Amino acid sequence: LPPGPWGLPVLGYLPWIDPKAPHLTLAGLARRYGPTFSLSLGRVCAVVLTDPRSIRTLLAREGATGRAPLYVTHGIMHGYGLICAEGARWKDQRKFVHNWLRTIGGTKLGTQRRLMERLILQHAQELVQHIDTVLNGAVDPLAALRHHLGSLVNQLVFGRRYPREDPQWAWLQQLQEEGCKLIGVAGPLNFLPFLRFLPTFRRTMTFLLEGQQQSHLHYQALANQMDASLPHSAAPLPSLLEHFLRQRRLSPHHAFRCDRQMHHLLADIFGASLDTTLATLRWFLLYVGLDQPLQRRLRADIGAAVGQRAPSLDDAAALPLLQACVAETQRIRSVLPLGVPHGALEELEVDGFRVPRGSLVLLLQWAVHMDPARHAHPETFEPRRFLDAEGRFRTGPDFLPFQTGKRMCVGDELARQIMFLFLASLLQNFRVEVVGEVDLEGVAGITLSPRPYQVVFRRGP
Ligand code: HEM
Repeated sequence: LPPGPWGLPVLGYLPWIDPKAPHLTLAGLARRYGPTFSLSLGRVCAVVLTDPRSIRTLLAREGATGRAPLYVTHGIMHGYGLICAEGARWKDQRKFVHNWLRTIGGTKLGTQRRLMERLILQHAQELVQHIDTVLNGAVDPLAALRHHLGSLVNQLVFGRRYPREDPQWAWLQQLQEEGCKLIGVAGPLNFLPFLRFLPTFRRTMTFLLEGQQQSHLHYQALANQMDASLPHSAAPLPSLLEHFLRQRRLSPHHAFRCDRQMHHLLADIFGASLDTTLATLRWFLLYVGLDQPLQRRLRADIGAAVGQRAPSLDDAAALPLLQACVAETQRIRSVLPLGVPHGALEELEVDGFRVPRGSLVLLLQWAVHMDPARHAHPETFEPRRFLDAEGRFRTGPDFLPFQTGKRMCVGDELARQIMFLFLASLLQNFRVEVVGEVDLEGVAGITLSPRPYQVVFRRGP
């Protein structure tokens, strides 16, 4: 096994992991034990990788495509959906989602890229209109971002959207937000399932399971409604729900097209799209809002390349600094600082060490992105590190926000499209100033998100 710290019987190293910042505890261990180390988390053997070369080598292996044996996620998902699926189900669902994304223009070569661009822009423009109603006053941008990004994601996943004050939408947002806080990769319940008998953990599990049950009932009602109207209508950009129902009509006995699979898949894609992009946009506004000279330059670039018309995905090449700021945001505050852990389906080998079958494999993005040997002055927000000598945007092998290999994020291109068009639209219209105290450490849950902060949006230069 790779070297690593000793732990207590039953608990392993869990008592020493900072629940508020597990990425910092693990990055500290990498400094002590080397770039590949192991530790026990409860009874689970965890192998932690912090060298991007080792990460790439291991994640290219079929035997590393399993998911980690985590009690909370496995206990809730039971291997359904895509994110926690393994084996034949995972392969089928991954292909299914990839095909859907290609059909709707959410991939690099998607046929409907223009339609997707128009859909994203429509939601970005509504966000701009919303912000116009709170100009010149201090506001937390969270609620507006969550509503408008959430509307886009609702449209993509369910083919419907909700008015801002809709009680059902408020309930779905609350479930999502609370759930994200409660499901952390390094949470003790993941490794010590007996903790569910203690009141605090029992409340967590009850909240998660009841939330899941109620949201699945809601999805089923949406599916029934849509199924009834399928023969009469076909959306130009079919939602994931519509795509699923149509495919199911073509092969009704397919093993992975049952209702339960559909509920989990819808929840996975909704959550994977919204939490990550939302946290990234919030970090971006915080860092760029703190650096006015950088923001002036960004806004001047957008003014020159886009002028008054709506931004387009084709503008990306003319806006390398904006792309670099998005990448720098993803580097300096990895929204998934522990990555999404994998599970070893068979015994594997990495850097000359053994990775036993069934172990949890942690790809510690935080350590890769904050390593001073790979990114000079890692705590400084310096987007120009992603520009080459000619000023073109480029990323290198030490940048892995979407992980890599066979299970790499399937929505990476869609995420880039959304973030680019939302941010270009915002900065084209507004100057953003951060006001009051800020905390740049963030809060770790399923994602690392900023603590609440306030900005003032202003029109004009
Ligand atoms: C800034 C935004 C995003 C970030 C940083 C991000 C990051 C990641 C990471 C690190 C993984 C784990 C890959 C692995 O296990 O090796 C992942 C998986 C995944 N992402 Fe994303 N993601 C983002 C946006 C999206 C979007 C917009 C979608 C919508 C389709 C999406 C869908 C998924 C899915 C379904 C998986 C599981 C893939 C699998 O298990 O095969 N993500 N993402």
